[in-house]
Amino acid sequence: MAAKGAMKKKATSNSNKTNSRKKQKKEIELPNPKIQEKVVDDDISGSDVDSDVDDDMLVEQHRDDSDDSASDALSDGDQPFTDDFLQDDNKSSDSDSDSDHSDIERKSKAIDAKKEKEEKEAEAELVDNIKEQADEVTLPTPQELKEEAQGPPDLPRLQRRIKEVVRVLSNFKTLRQEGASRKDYVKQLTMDLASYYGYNDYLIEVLVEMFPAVELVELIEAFEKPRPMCLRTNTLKARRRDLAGILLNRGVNLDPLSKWSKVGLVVYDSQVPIGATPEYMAGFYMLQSASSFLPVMALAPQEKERIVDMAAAPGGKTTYVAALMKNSGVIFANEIKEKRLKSLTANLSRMGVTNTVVCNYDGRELPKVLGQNSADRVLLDAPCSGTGVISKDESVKTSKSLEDIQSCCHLQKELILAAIDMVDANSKSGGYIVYSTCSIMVAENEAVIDYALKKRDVKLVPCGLDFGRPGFINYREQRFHPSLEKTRRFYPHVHNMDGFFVAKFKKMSNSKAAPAPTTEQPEGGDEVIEPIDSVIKKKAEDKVVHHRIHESSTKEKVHRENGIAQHGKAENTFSGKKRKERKRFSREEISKSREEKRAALRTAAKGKPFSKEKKFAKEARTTK
Ligand SMILES: C[S@@+](CC[C@H](N)C(=O)[O-])C[C@H]1O[C@@H](n2cnc3c(N)ncnc32)[C@H](O)[C@@H]1O
Repeated sequence: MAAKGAMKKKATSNSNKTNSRKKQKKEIELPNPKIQEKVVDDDISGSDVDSDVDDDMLVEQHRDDSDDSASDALSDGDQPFTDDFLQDDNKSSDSDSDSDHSDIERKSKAIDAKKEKEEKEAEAELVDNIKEQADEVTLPTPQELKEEAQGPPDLPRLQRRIKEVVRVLSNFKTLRQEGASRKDYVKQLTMDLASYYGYNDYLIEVLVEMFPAVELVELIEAFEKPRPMCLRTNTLKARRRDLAGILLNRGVNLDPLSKWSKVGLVVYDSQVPIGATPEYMAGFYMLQSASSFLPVMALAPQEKERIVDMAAAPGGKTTYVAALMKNSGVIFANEIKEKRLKSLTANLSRMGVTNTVVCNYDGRELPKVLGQNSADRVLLDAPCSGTGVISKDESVKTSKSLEDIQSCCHLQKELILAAIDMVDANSKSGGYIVYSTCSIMVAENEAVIDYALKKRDVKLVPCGLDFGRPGFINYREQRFHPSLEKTRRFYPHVHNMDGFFVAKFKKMSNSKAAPAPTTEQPEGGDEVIEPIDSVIKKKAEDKVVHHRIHESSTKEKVHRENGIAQHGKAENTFSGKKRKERKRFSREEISKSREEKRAALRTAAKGKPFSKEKKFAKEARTTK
């Protein structure tokens, strides 16, 4: 109650901050009404010590804020009409004393004529606006582009063109310039985004391939702004409402983070350095981005378990795991970089963590050091390209290349296998692995998870996070396991947090082999299953189609999400033709064919062992 009182008092006394706070709150609660997603309590609420009182406070303050803005809007909208009405009234009452009937009629006609004139003008303006909107957006000629390239970037012009090209791409049929293809517009957009926002060609091309134009600009814009500063209450030492009360009294303007966390607080502004308060020093909280709560919530550690945090420094997630375990059981917090061990141990000691052993190994070696099948749960918060945290580190825009991503995903694949090998499938309480990155690249996320599904006896389970977008199942020419839908992606423009990826596996057996593929029909369809030979043939044909698309588009990448009309047509026609020719097989025939194929593959594999180098080269190729 004391905290609640303090919070309210602060809200009234701090009126000068109310406006900026309202603005920020809007961003946090309503990132984008079109794509705002449902958030619910996390599945580990039982482990948190806080009560719902804090959330009530948030609701109360929100209600206040929305009431304000609603009444503001009302008065803004009503006032001019009232004034006009009174003015007319006054004028007519002035002249009323000596007016006769015809005078009134004349005035009335004049008013009618004025009204009619105004309506005509408004209509003409509307037509002009529509015409202007519908005007085709012409792309610059090669000569104009050459001239542009000679001077410094004309930022207002680039900004205008980005806006216009996005508008065309969103309504291509109506707005495109005659003779210009979607590819031409995408090419222009890619160039302009790279110059305006300062991305290298590689990264901007990947982003252009991943998102439709409108959303891409929203994402890139979101990367330009910092995310809200968050802190996590250390429940080993404090309760959130007590901490909130103390910090409010110090002049920290804050609120509960969101409904899905009972330990998070969002800080709007502060009169004191938030990383140097006595409460921070005493380990009452950790400064942590909202997204970094998520892998630990997905891991859902239980008391008395044996848990490995494979890449732990500076310990944001380890200390959260320890708090959820109430300092029971044991955590092995590993970090390869010796220098980073300092921050890890400092945080563990500041936060009062006593159940953790700090290790300094390459994570790939850990199964040998800690033992195979020895842990209840493993968290792999993997080293990555950081493409989800551009707002924190702008250098990512220019420093990441295809080679960097390839070397990241190569390491990630080795680490995920080590993570799985450490978990005991027979653990009574666990048997889970959580993989996370602060990257939005498919090669570092879905491709790594798909690889693990093929190499070990694991299956994906829901992350227990009821928000976030499902991971990709199809991405360009790549086809991932349908269960990838259980993984979660988080984006700054959608969730107002850093770009992040989370996946949770359950280990099904301690065997190191992947499970034999089942002959069962894939979920969700009555479609006839093709015999494996024809599937392989069809995949090969698809590849040919994609290859042709790339050839015909010179070096340019194809923007698939926007569904390029010409290319889409070509693909459909192609597969449509094939479908007519395809023979339908019975289930028995299909199973038999699959079994024969598998037997043939097994025989071939026995005869030809893969060298390690060849295997890695193959992996690198498949993740491109
Ligand atoms: C994303 S950060 C971890 C952040 C940490 N989990 C937290 O929440 O504070 C990834 C860490 O992995 C470490 N790392 C890189 N390669 C590694 C490897 N082969 N084995 C173990 N750790 C590694 C990096 O030094 C870095 O500290």
